[in-house]
This record gives sequence, C-alpha cells and structure tokens, in this order.
Amino acid sequence: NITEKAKSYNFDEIIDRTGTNAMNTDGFRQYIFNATSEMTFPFKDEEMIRMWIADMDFATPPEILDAVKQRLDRRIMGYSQIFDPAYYEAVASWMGRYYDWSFPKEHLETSNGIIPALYELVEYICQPDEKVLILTPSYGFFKSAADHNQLELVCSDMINEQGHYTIDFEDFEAKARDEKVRVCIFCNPHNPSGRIWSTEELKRVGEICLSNDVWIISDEIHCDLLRTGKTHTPLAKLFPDTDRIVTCMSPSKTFNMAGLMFSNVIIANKGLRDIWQARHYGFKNPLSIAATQAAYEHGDAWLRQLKLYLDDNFAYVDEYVKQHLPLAVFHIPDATYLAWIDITPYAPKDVSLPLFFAEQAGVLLEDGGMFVANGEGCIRLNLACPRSILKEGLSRISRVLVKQQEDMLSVTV
Ligand SMILES: Cc1ncc(COP(=O)(O)O)c(C/N=C2\CONC2=O)c1O
Repeated sequence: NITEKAKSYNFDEIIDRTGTNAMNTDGFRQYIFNATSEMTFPFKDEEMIRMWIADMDFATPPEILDAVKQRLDRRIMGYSQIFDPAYYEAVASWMGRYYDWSFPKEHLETSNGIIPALYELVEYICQPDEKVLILTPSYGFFKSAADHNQLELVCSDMINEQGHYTIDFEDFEAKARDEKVRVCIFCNPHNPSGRIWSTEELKRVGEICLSNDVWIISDEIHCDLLRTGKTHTPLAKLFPDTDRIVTCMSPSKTFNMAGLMFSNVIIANKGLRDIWQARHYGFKNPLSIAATQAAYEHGDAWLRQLKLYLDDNFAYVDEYVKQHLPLAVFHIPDATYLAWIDITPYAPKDVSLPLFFAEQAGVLLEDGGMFVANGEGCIRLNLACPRSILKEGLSRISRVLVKQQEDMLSVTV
C-alpha cells in the first residue's frame, strides 16, 4: 500500500559498524579463534566479509529507533521494570496476529536475553545430578547452559539425508527415557539447519518429553524470520494442558536489536515462575523496554520487506552454489537468515574451516565444529547483509574452495 511503499527500507545500504563495540567487527578473534586482538590475518579487519555471528548488517528499523529516541527525550534513565500494560498488550497482539496463540499475562516474564534465560531456567528446573537433552547440531549456547550449571549434556544427533535434517525419534525417545534427563532445550525453528518443525514432529517431541517427565524449553527466537509462505507454530500452542513448556521468544533476532538484551520468557508453571521471580534480577533497561514494545507495535512493514530481501539473498545463494560449487549440499531453509552448507567435497581436511576461510578468503564464518556435534563438513553463513556483501563473500568462498579442490586433484594425479 502507499504507506508501506513510502516507507521502503534500504537493505542495500552498507553501514559502518567499526568503533561501535560490535562483536561482529571486533569480537571474532576471541569468539571464533579463542585468540587475542594480536592475532593477525592477511586481510585487514575492515576487509573481512563478516558472515559469522547472528546479528544483521541492516539498520534497526526506524520505528524502533524512534521509540528509543522518544524515551531518551524523557531525559531520566532511572531504575525500570515493566509497569505499563501496553507492553503485554503489544506482545499479545503480535502472538495473536502471527501465531494465533495467546497466554495469560501473568505467564510473561522478561530476561536480558535468551542465553541468560537458558542458564537460569536449566538451573531452576534441574537437580545437580540431572541432565540436559538437546538435538545436534545445536546452537553452542545450549551446551553452555548445561556446562554453566555443571550438568551432563545428552545429545541426540539429527538424521541428515542430503542436507534434509529430521529428528531421530528412536534415539531421542531412548535418551528422554533416562530418568536423569530433566529438561530438553528445543530449538524451534532450528539453528543452524533452519528447519521449521512440522506439527507432527512438534507433537512427537512434546509427547516424548512430557510422558517422560522432561521439561521443554522451546527456544523460538528465530520464529519471525520465515521464508515467504512458511508458518511457525509455537510448541506450547499444541499442548495447552501442560505447564511444563517454557517458551523463549524475542524481537532481538527479528529486528536486529540483540544488543538491547531483552527477551520474553513465557513460564506457565507457577512453581517455576515463583523461583524465577525470586531469583531473576528484575530491573530492566528502559530503552530496551521501549524498543521491544515498538518492535511488536510497529515492526510489521519492515519485517515484511526484510523477509522479501532475505528470500532474494537465499535465492542468490541457491543459484550460486548450484553453479559454482555443484558438489556442495545446500537447501534454502524454512527459517532464519542462516545458510547451512555442506562443503565436504571441497573442504580442506583436518584444518579449522573458520581459520582457513579467514586466512585464505578474508571471510568470517562459523563451521559445524561450533555447533556441538554432528555438523562435520558444514559451514554456516549469515545472509542478513546487503546483497553486494553477500556476492563478494560467496565469490571469495568459492574461489578458495575451487582452488583447494584443484590443488587436491593435482596432488592425487
Ligand atoms: C537458538 C538461539 N537462541 C538464543 C540466541 C541468543 O539469544 P539472546 O541471548 O541474544 O537473546 C540465539 C542467537 N544466535 C546466535 C548469535 O550469534 N550466532 C548465533 O547463532 C539463537 O540462535
């Protein structure tokens, strides 16, 4: 419509993030390579194509930035919590419009991010001798949530059939039957595969866990970032009669505001909610409250255009990989802005792929080794960037992989 067209957003804009304390530009040495700032590469930092950490190189929507500015204009940044009912109303409206899902206001808690929420929830749910179940490959912080609480991690490897990931339900159920397994951290949609779980798969996960007295933390942070035409079903929506599912959602991934450290944690179980309220540090950043509420109240138009831009980025990657890396395995994922590509036929053996691409191609990316297990030979590319950057990144990646393959063939001839 006219309003939306007048508000067309510029996803092609290249925005300088240097000097902003961004992990994306300044944190990669420690996070990817466990190295100090002295670690050097043939490429300058500003020459690196950054496709690693999952935040976007797009400007946070102006509607959100305006809300933060309006809060700043009130000029006092004192201790804050959520008192205004408009916050819950904004969240509830979003969940109703996008997921036809609702939950009582008293179930809604907030956290300074989903990672800290995972650490806390695992601690509050599990006894010291109990275990945490996850599907692998997995977002690394699911493992950290167990490690942080000195709890045993149990991994159920997903089945990978030519890049199509499914849950090995026989294995998953066998592990859920372990009486010491107390919680499953479930990723819905899944990082890094980008799978949206079908209703049938969601029901099986829920039934297996709930029938074996296993709580579920359903991490749904990627749920707004769907390919056009795809839909998301909150796990808890399928199990209205249980209070053993905790849902974690946030606009931080959707609207590129992870730095504002604010997420929603929907805790149906009164006992767990009481522990959370007693133990969780309750004060909130007033700018984060304003931004998050604005995201849910005014983010629709930007999100619609972002999804179309990401659709096009994924289409470009799909075509490029087919043409330049025909032996790689890649499928456009149902959700997320992350491309998970099996490059086994091209990849150098027995080397760190992130180090290989950083040194040889000047590309920062993450590989299967950073996703706990079951990700061998895969790399993950963040596609939430201007297309010009994406094109340069893919060109550099394919150039070094094709050369790598030629070198391997010349040695074997
Ligand atoms: C499944 C999942 N849960 C939680 C988080 C982080 O939540 P926060 O604490 O920011 O609210 C991420 C971010 N994923 C990232 C961040 O960088 N690389 C990734 O794959 C994620 O993918």
